[in-house]
Amino acid sequence: MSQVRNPVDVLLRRLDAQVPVPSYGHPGDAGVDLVTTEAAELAPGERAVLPTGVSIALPDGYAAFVHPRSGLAARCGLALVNAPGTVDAGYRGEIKVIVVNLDPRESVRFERYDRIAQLVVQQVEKVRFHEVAELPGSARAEGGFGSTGGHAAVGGSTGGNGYASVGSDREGQ
Ligand SMILES: O=c1ccn([C@H]2C[C@H](O)[C@@H](COP(=O)(O)OP(=O)(O)OP(=O)(O)O)O2)c(=O)[nH]1
Ligand SMILES: [Mg+2]
Repeated sequence: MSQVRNPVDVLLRRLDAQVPVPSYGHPGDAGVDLVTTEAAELAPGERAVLPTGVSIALPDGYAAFVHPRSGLAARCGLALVNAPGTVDAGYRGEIKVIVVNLDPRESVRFERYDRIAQLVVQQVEKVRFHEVAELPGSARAEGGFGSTGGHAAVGGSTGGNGYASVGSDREGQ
């Protein structure tokens, strides 16, 4: 049985009257799209900090995360340099989106009010750190960076052929 939770109220200020109040495209969506209020053209490899025309006041205990839009990533190679960007509950400034064009050949152009990213609001825990001399043991222990199997062989340091290979990370797919 599905349960519908009440939405969390978030105050929003529009810094540009033409910017739409963000809303979910579909009932189950996690993110609301953000637009740019500035037209921009990014050459391959170029980045820009784009204004969205909105600022928000999140309740304490929440944060908003600026995520890429998959369609722009797949079609244009557009990425966010700091993905996901973190908007703190106490931040009252304009939300900005730090985009980079990862396409090696094509420029990407945005018109004013194009949707360039999406904002996901989430509850976040506050923690207290307790310093200790030794941490409790675990099954993973200190294994990381591919310790569970094959890992990418990258040209150069590993004497590879210049291509990254996912190797046995493909196993089981
Ligand atoms: O994609 C982003 C990421 C951050 N911010 C805003 C909201 C966030 O609360 C503030 C600071 O972000 P962050 O802590 O990631 O940046 P910083 O370089 O550590 O800056 P600061 O020293 O102000 O914390 O910048 C954005 O508008 N967009
Ligand atoms: Mg910070």
